[in-house]
Amino acid sequence: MRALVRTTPTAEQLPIISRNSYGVEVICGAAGSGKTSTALMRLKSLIYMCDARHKRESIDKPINVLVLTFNRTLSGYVKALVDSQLDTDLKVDVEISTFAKWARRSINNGKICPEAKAESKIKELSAHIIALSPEYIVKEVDYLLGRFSIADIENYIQYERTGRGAVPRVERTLRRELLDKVVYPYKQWLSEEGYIDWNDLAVMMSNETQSIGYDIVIVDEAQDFSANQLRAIKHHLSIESSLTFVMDTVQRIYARGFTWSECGFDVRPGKVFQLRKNHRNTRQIANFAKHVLEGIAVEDNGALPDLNAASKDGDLPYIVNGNYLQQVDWAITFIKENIDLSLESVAFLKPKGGAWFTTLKNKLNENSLPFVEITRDSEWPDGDENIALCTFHSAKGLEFDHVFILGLSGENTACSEINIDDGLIVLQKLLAVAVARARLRVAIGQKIGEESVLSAYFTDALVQVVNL
Ligand SMILES: Nc1ncnc2c1ncn2[C@@H]1O[C@H](COP(=O)(O)OP(=O)(O)OP(=O)(O)O)[C@@H](O)[C@H]1O
Repeated sequence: MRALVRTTPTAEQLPIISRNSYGVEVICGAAGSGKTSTALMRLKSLIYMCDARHKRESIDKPINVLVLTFNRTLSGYVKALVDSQLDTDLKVDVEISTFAKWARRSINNGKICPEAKAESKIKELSAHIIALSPEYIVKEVDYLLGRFSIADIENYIQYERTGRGAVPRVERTLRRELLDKVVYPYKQWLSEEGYIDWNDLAVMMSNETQSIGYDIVIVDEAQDFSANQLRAIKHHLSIESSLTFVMDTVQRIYARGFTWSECGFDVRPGKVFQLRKNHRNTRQIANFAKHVLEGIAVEDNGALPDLNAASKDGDLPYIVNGNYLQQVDWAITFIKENIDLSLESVAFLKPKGGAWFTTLKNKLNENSLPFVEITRDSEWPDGDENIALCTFHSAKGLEFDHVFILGLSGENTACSEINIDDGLIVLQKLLAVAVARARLRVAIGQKIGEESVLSAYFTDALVQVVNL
């Protein structure tokens, strides 16, 4: 499957790519605006800048580069572009990794608590708090432990809950209850069981390790990193270093939120670069993705997709109504009749993984259509396979020519009423992220009577409906 490649920089990308400076910079823009490509294409000039300084100051060590991506699939996806930036004559050490893998290399003494176990403990402790659902409390705890270290966790009481929705309201008294009845007992339980969790790992990466001293760091999909992870990255920079955050807060799908200053970064307006063109989607896809995001407040460092930013036209997104088997048959026939799999890629994306893919896999096998499964832990496939199966979460940052989202339903996009605001926003963002993966075509399948809450955004004028 095609990975991210070098392109000819546009007028808006060129000044960023050729800019040589130390300090923190942020590249933002809507999905498909070329943020990741731009950040990686500037690696070469940053490496030359560091090399010149090393020579000037007689520093005899390799230039230390770290590229952090959101998941392992994305590491493989960006690798070719990173490699193309390296000059074999220079001594450069490059590490492309996820935060977890990178941190585990330095901190390997703590036993990580399995996520399901931590979640069930938090839910058990949440039983006394009736104002919020246990699922919501799990996300809130992850949010606050990602944002604050245990030493300053009391700040949670008065800080604005940046990055969280307005409903349900989480007032001070409720926050006090969350800390006293859930967070502190949870931390106590972790230590009694001899565990650390992923948030502890980030904190330990700042407090318990010597700085590795990176000269250049690029953090892709930075909107989904936690404040504690960003502090850890800061700790490992060398004194003169270049750090680039690639982000779009509109695509934030985890319970995250922070201000630059609380993470210790001085990001001035002149250091934030906004890309406006859309290099990936057709106008029809960009317009639909924007519509799916209707009503969402755009925070700093975020941008909505924009049909005027795209330059090519294509089919209107398909809304395919029928039972699931009919949707799958329709998609397979569509692929056979319209798509040259030796040249074009296809992704089947779903809100949830595992058994949700079983029928589809059987049908693809029956039709001799080879596919690869891209999960959170898998590598980007570098073979000739051109059909990928993955969840919306795992598709972040990736792109495909054709995207099929079959079996979208109320069941796999459930959103409990009390949390409707927060839950719905995340669902809207997830669907928009999934839709915006498509270069040429998008099709969404649903069964009438079992539609997702998201079907409210499938406005007739923006889609073409196929009734099976
Ligand atoms: N200057 C350019 N000319 C042509 N294509 C480009 C250019 N810059 C980027 N692209 C292409 O645009 C697509 C999107 O690029 P990229 O993944 O870097 O965008 P992004 O903003 O990081 O997207 P997302 O937020 O969805 O992850 C890729 O196919 C990339 O090769």
